[in-house]
Amino acid sequence: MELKSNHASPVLAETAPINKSRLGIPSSLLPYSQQGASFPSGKYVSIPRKKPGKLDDVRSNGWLDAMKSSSPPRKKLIMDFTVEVDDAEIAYCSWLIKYPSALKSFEHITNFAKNKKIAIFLDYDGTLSPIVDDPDRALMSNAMRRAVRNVAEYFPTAIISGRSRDKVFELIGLTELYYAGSHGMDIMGPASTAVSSDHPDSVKSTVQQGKEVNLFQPAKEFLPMIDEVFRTLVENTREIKGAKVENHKFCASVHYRNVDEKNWPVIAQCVHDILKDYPRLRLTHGRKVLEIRPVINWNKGKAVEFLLESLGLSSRDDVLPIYIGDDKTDEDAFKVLKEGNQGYGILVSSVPKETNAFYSLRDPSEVMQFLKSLVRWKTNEEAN
Ligand SMILES: O=P(O)(O)OC[C@H]1O[C@H](O[C@H]2O[C@H](CO)[C@@H](O)[C@H](O)[C@H]2O)[C@H](O)[C@@H](O)[C@@H]1O
Repeated sequence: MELKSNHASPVLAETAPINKSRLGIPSSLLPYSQQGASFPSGKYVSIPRKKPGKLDDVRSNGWLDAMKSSSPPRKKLIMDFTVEVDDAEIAYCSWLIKYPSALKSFEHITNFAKNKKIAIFLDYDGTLSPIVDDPDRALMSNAMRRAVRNVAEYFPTAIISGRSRDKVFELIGLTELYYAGSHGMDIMGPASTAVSSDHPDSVKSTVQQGKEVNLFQPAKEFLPMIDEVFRTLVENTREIKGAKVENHKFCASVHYRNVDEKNWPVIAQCVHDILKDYPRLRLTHGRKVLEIRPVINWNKGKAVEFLLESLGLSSRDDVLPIYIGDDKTDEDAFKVLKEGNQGYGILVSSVPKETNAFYSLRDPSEVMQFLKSLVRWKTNEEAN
């Protein structure tokens, strides 16, 4: 992967140029941290309150089907039907044959890791914290925080999240990690590296703790556009009960987990209409969330490659990257590891899913066990 300053920007060349007149507002006036809030309309700009377009659009293009299948049903719901639980368990067990438990395969993993340098990549929601109804309450337990801190003592460890980098740092609060927010479009990596300093999308920075870091933001030019889209979405979904819009700086999320299913087409149509107005943005699906992001050739997989290179760990036979995540957006990272025959992707899921991961873990508590086992193994290794 080319990452030096003479390399092309990840912004795809074939996309239309930004219509600057649409952006209008100086971005300094528009803080991006209005997460989940309704924006007081008309303060800086008056947002046209659009009626959603034809709901047929989202029905015919498969959006609604994707929305329905975007997160497994809660255990609580299926527990009422004993037969379904059994069926689900049987299906899960046969899926485990294809994607074995990383805990049960731990010896195999560590045998392969002998004499290798392990690098750990962790997603946040659904991996380090359980999925909950309110994204603002997706808190990580102290036990999990300890497990992550311990793992980072022995292995370089990075968080790669769809949330904004600031938000995910606020939730985790460990300064010893590297952080990539906005699905890898906002990376805070090590400063002392070959790739980082001379890349056009990179800047050296000193963070609060006095540490020198390198910030890599390949979608910088989209900042005002995402801000504008966020405000419009807040406005246009204001009357849909349960809808929540988050601004993740380089991408925006529209949550429908708490929206009555009969209103999902309305949510989908709002997002669909926005994308019609912004051809340089695209949609990805997360767990009961529609995510709007720039059409650039950058994702969590690219972020893993970038961080490995930044850490001086790429193209080396003695490096074993391990990426743990639960979401569709983590598949880009699993794919990079799989295609490069380079490390292990571990999918966190309690239901069968098609994936590019190699192993699986059932839920965040198993993630924690896995991280603890890695530390135990490493300390034993060092002692022998
Ligand atoms: O890449 P991640 O760190 O996994 O972030 C992905 C999205 O996570 C959050 O939403 C998800 O978790 C919420 C809290 O458990 C849940 O309520 C929501 O339904 C899930 O989609 C976050 O709020 C999103 O913005 C992230 O993109």
